[in-house]
Amino acid sequence: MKITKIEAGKISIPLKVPFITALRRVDTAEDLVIKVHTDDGAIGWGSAPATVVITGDSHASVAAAIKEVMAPQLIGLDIDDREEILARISRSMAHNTSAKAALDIAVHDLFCQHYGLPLYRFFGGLRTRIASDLTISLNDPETMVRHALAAVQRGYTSLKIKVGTDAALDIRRVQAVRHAVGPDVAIRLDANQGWKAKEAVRTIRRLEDLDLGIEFIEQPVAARDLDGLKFVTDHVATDIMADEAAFSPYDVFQLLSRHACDLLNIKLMKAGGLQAAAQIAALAGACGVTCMMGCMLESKIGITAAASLSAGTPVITLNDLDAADLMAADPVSGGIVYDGNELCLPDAPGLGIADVAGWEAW
Ligand SMILES: C[C@H](N)C(=O)N[C@@H](CCC(=O)O)C(=O)O
Ligand SMILES: [Mg+2]
Repeated sequence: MKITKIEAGKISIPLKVPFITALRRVDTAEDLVIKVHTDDGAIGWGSAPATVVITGDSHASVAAAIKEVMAPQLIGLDIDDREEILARISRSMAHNTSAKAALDIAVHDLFCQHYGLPLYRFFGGLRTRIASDLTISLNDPETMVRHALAAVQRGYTSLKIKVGTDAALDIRRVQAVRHAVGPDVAIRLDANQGWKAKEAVRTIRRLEDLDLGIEFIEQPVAARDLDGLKFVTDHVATDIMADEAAFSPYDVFQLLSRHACDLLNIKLMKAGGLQAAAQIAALAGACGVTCMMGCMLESKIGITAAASLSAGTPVITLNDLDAADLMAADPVSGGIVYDGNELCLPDAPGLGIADVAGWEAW
């Protein structure tokens, strides 16, 4: 089962409502979808969204990295030599984690198709369904309340509230949502690097004084500010999760050895794929640190890959895998199925993806 051709194409998917964080606003999701062909006619699917403000990767840079640098090193390799293929992807160039992730996902898809194994079983097959939160984008408090109530109505029991623009307004946003949804819905916050360290401590302590029942807070300060992240972690009672500060296994080693965070958000697009993400989970597990499987604003291809790893990995007990459920259409046939607040893992081999509507070579 040798790799013969690698193609890239782009898909656009409308969102139910604009996705707004402290870092960016997106009105239509776009995903670079890659197909890795083999000499026996199989296709491995992979994908990567452009998140220039987080990974530095655009669709053009992902496509160029794959076509010009990575693909030439993979053509002709046998999919059974998985470790060699993944090592070549990882060593091919510095950074470019989204391009690496797209290829790594497709290689895992092909390997599991070859052995008739659903991807979540490859990773341990612990669970067949996993629960996710749903993200409430940054808006005025009234709009966020409306979106939060709609999410609860759809069966979500955990909401990830985006904050990080203006600390005083952020507190009003969280107060309004908590007041509207009541005490039984879990609320976690994501500041997407929006606060300064001391401002974060003041804001989080205020949220604690108001007894708003916040489960944890993601990435309060700038990604590069590890001392600031540790300062916040050390000075509040609420658990702090590293997101943009935690890309590679090495980043995670730095964070954990300094005790700079309480929790980790693992994403395929930051780690560079499933293999590195699994290494991060193993590192966290060894240190007794709980992980969340997160995602970028990406289609069901990446979400199915991430959910498969999460479903098989005991240390990943939290999930923020809502991206494809934030979209108003689903061009991907197969893969996970959203059922209320849960994702059901496919039992077909690999990712279980049959086709992607609207895919055009790019
Ligand atoms: C989509 C997911 N719930 C999420 O919020 N992911 C990111 C931001 C992703 C993006 O900007 O595409 C996060 O910061 O956790
Ligand atoms: Mg985040």
